[in-house]
Amino acid sequence: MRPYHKIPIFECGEPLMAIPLELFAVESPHPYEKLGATYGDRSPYYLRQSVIENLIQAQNYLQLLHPNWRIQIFDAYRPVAVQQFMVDYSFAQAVRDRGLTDVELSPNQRQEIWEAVYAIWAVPSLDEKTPPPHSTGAAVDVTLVDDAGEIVNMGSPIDEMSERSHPDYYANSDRPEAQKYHAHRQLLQDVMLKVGFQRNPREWWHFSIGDQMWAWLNNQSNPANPVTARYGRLV
Ligand SMILES: C[C@@H](N)C(=O)N[C@H](C)C(=O)O
Ligand SMILES: [Zn+2]
Repeated sequence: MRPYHKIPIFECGEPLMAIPLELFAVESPHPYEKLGATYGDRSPYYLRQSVIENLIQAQNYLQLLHPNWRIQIFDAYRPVAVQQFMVDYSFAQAVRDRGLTDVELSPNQRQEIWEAVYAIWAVPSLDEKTPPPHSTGAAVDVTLVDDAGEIVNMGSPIDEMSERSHPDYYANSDRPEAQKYHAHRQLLQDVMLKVGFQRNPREWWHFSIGDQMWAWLNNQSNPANPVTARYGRLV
């Protein structure tokens, strides 16, 4: 259970729709499809209708500040089965990265790796009260592309299981490179928050609007006007 799972969900029934990809930059091939994740008759490039509208507004605002820059979509809608696939994949990859195999893991090593996995991945819960954020169609993982079509350097890749994923990891560094990464992360946050998204406090790339995490973050900064979630898990 994460603290945001206490937020009640009142599903509004808004449809899940295809993102107009021609407006954005897109990570292609899709990073999880490339690994074998399957989506049936849906696509990872789907979001709730008004989430798409907000994403378009965020890009419009970005282009006022930086003409011809674009938001790059890494991932959006994610069924719980894909959440499970990615959690299992990330665990297996972390075992390989440590030069180990599953059978030789000690209980402590196993626990340490699961903690690292769940530091960045939501639990693939099928409980309607605790949906993984992307299974609601309200969460999106994004970065920026500049006017030359180059991916803007944020100082760490999306989905890295390390401290570098924390949005403020580079905030207090004296190194000019690090200050640039922090400024890029701040720019991404500024354009997304300007139109109402909230950012996951643990990941510089994850934003949502209308889900439990979004409501919880809103309520942290504005407890006098608490909100609830309007998007639950899609079936
Ligand atoms: C790991 C990253 N792609 C992500 O989406 N993390 C959040 C917390 C999630 O799994 O919903
Ligand atoms: Zn995400």
